[in-house]
Amino acid sequence: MTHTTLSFLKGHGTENDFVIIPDPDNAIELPASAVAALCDRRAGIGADGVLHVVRSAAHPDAAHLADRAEWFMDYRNSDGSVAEMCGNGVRVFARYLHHAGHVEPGDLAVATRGGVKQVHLDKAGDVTVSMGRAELPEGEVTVSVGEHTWPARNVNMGNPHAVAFVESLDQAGNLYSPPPFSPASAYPTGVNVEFVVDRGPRHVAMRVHERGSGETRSCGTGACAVAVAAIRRDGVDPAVTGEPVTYTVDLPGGTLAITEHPDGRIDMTGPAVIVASGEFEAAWLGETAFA
Ligand SMILES: N[C@@H](CCC[C@H](N)C(=O)O)C(=O)O
Repeated sequence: MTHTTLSFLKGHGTENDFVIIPDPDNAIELPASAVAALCDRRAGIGADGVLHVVRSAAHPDAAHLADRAEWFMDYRNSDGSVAEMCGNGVRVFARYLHHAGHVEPGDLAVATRGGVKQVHLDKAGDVTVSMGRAELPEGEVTVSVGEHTWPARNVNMGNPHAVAFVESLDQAGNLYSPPPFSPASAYPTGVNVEFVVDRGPRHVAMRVHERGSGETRSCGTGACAVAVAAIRRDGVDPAVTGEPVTYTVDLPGGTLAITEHPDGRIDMTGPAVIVASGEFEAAWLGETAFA
């Protein structure tokens, strides 16, 4: 009897953790059930999501980006759902590409379902991702926890966010289930919800309930959405002042620096770490593990 094994690595960015599946030729089928099994913290390896590492040319969702970015981050939430972008994931993905010898430190491009992201990778230090521009759809949005309902800012960072400024992060409660939002039409595919308090000038702290993953200890796109909402609230929009502005965003798993430039581009800087590598039986993922 032969045992086919698959390689994996484990990494995190400000404790938003990922199972990394290297698969340059896109030969591994990852149905939602397989992703959920990998991310299960008791019966699997355990993570907030999966970073499936595929050559852009080999994946139907990224082949059109292959001339701009060799590698595609096929990101999945821990429930197996597909998301457009994962900010912490891009930093960890870039760290993995260097760890595996695919890229040198410096500037590189990563293809995502939210477009090509430019990354600057220090050999051992932080990783900076050019996250693109935020969209701020018009319209009133609210989010609720228990008896509390707050107005929220609708911010799209490639994926959807609702940012609510609260008096205390404890008001978000246990976040075991997705906070209800209104109107339903604001987020037809669900939403990541951020709860934010002030820590000082241009310094905030947040908790997040992520669509498809539950409460996580960090969310990179969420931190960008929070910074954008805080910048508008504080009246320091770089498009108006002509000056870039940087906000420090504390999360349960660490700290990210978010800079918005006068042309609306947003940079996110933070750590990215590979912590382990190993192998598992392909059969464990089921008979559909190979495409
Ligand atoms: N943790 C990520 C966001 C992952 C995707 C999100 N759950 C969604 O469904 O949009 C980040 O660091 O940005």
